[in-house]
Parts: sequence; C-alpha cells; structure tokens
Amino acid sequence: MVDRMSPSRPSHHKGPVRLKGRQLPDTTTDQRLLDSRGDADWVHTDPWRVLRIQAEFVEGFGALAELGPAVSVFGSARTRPDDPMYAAATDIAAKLCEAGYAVITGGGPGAMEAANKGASECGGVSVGLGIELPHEQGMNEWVDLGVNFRYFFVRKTMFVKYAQGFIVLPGGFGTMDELFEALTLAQTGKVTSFPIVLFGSSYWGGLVDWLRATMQTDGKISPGDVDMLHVTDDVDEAISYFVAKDR
Ligand SMILES: C/C(=C\CNc1ncnc2c1ncn2[C@@H]1O[C@H](COP(=O)(O)O)[C@@H](O)[C@H]1O)CO
Repeated sequence: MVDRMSPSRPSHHKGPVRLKGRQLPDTTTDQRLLDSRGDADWVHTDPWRVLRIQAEFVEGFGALAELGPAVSVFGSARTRPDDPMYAAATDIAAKLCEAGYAVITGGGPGAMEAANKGASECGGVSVGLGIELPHEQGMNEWVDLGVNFRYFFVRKTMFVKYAQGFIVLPGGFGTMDELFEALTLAQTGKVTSFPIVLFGSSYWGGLVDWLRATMQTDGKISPGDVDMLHVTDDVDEAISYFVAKDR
C-alpha cells in the first residue's frame, strides 16, 4: 500500500495500526490462515468451544425454524420392539401426526425409534435430535429430519423451543432429565403453557404419588405443581388432552 504522507516507504495496515520498515509483516493474514496448520491445542480451549456451541445453536435454529406445531416424545432408549410401550409410542406419534403435529425425539433407539416410525409412516414430520455419545449408535432409520448435537444442553433447548409440549413414555435417567427440565422451566415460568403427558400409569404412578406425598407435603414444591403432569394409559386421551391444552 502507498502511504500518501511518505509515498516511497511501503506500509501495512492492520485495522487501526500502520506498520512500516522493520515492522512490516512477512506474510498476509490470508497467507497465515492458508499456509500453515500450526499447533492444534487451541481447538480444545473454551473460547473455541463457545464458537462450536454457538454454531450448534445456529444449525439447530436454522433446521427447525419452519417446523410448525410439534410435540417432543421421550422414552427409554432400551424399549424393545416387543415391549407394549414400543407400539404405544408408534401409535402416539401416528395420532400426533394425524392431529397435525410434527414429532420430535432424541433420534435414538427404543421409544425414540418407535415414535419416529409412527410419525414417518403416517407421512408426518419425523424429527430426530441426535446426541454424540461415546458409543455412537447413529440415528434410527425413521428420522426424516435429523440434527446431531455435541452438547446436551443445546439439544435440550431445541426439544423445548420447537415443541408445544412433551409426551413422556417410561424411561431411565435420560428421560427423567428431559421430564424434570420441562417441569422446572414450566414451574419457574420460563415456558408458558407447556402440557406434559406421562404415558403409562403403572410406571409413572409411583413417582407422581411420591411427588405429592413427599415432595409437596414437605413443602419443596407448591400444591398445583404436580398438576402440570397428566398421567394416562390411553393414546387418544393423551392426544386430546394435548390438543385441548394447545388451543
Ligand atoms: C444407551 C443406548 C443408546 C443411546 N442412544 C441415545 N440416542 C439418542 N438419545 C438418547 C440416547 N440415550 C438417551 N437418550 C436421550 O435420553 C432419553 C432416553 O434416555 P433413557 O435413559 O434411556 O431413558 C431420550 O429421550 C433421549 O433424548 C442404548 O441402550
């Protein structure tokens, strides 16, 4: 670049900084970007992770922004195809699809696969929000719109942000985590009007009884908090409860 004040001496501008003489760099920013690979430790630093987290939000929001009304269906990754809850998850998803809802799951096996199957076979929108796990299993074959996440907390934002509510089938720690996150968000007013159906009274009854008899009686939750949960064994009732709450 020619400097108008002293045109004979080349100068280099780095933002507001002007460099001349021995301060002139030997390489351009593009050369430094393209020529050398350099040390790779920085990819394991938190500032770099923040960018990856940001990118994950951007990808998730971009993929799901036009989804339309949707319900997140949760349940055990270990529910086998011969378990009655597998058929129930398929049926629930098919009926959600008939009612005009997209179905969002964790994209994995078990109850997730069953729900994606029901939604996909019905011709609905079958979404899988997968998660990178140490023993990668990949998304189930019934996911038609899949987004894979590195970070659980980013993925959990998507389950809540893009769904009108949750239907929760019997499950383990992962399912409990998703259920109690939704309950906490609703209890604290971070989400408004968020129906949660617990499907399978023999599985969920003990938990709901304990929430009332111990947690509520001990004053750790308010009377009415447990009413955010609707327990049923009837697929049609689960769907109609949902549709009524969503009006
Ligand atoms: C552990 C096994 C498979 C793991 N694969 C998963 N893929 C996607 N999402 C998963 C997976 N495991 C758990 N999740 C999430 O948690 C919920 C189910 O967890 P649970 O502990 O089985 O109840 C589910 O809704 C997912 O979002 C093979 O056994």
